[in-house]
Amino acid sequence: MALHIHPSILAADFANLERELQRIGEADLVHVDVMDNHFVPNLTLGLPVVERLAEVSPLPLDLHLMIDDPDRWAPDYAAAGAASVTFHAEAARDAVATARAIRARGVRAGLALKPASSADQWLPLLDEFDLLLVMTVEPGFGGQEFMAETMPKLAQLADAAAREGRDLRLQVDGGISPRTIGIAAENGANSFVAGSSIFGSADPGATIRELRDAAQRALEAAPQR
Ligand SMILES: O=C(CO)[C@H](O)[C@H](O)COP(=O)(O)O
Ligand SMILES: [Co+2]
Repeated sequence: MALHIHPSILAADFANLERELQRIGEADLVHVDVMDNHFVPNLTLGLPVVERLAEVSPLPLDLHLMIDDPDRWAPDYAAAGAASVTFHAEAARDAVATARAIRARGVRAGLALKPASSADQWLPLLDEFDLLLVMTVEPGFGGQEFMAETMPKLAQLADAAAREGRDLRLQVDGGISPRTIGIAAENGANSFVAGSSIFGSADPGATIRELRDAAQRALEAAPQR
């Protein structure tokens, strides 16, 4: 599976989102964090903004829903023009039905796990999802320290996907920088969200290249799964 770099616009200038999107043309998808001040103690943006971003973005949208009641809302976000919609296992009443509703709209379905959430119950259900997101910080805020203690869970998911021959996107989100991306790639990640390291850079394109190269080098040095 190719490596994908997803800049998170949580770290962008919210007054100039269309202009900010022009700075990350070398990325693969743009990561959009939707927060409701209930599931996480922070509030960002909602459906109307996502719909406009989908219209103006040169890159496909990767939505990360940090909201209560994703069963109700995820299908509407899928219909808003996103390429993938990821919701949290901890918030969903019926994660499989919600993933199926997202896929029914021709959109990739992702399941996110907070740092303390186990992957065990999802291992027999990997076929129901296109993407698994292992949070590498507590969701809610950008600019936090990468939590290396989440790596065994990532490796567990990567091993299960390899055993099943699944082409699963395994995403990490939080504290990803040229310093930390290698350990995530070694443990099986192939999709990397980075907010502050990309938008905080004077040259976001160069940082995207640096992230991609560091992930590729770590992957090549790691034993094959
Ligand atoms: O989902 C998120 C926070 O809940 C963000 O996507 C994430 O924090 C990215 O920001 P940074 O790279 O600065 O950690
Ligand atoms: Co995110």
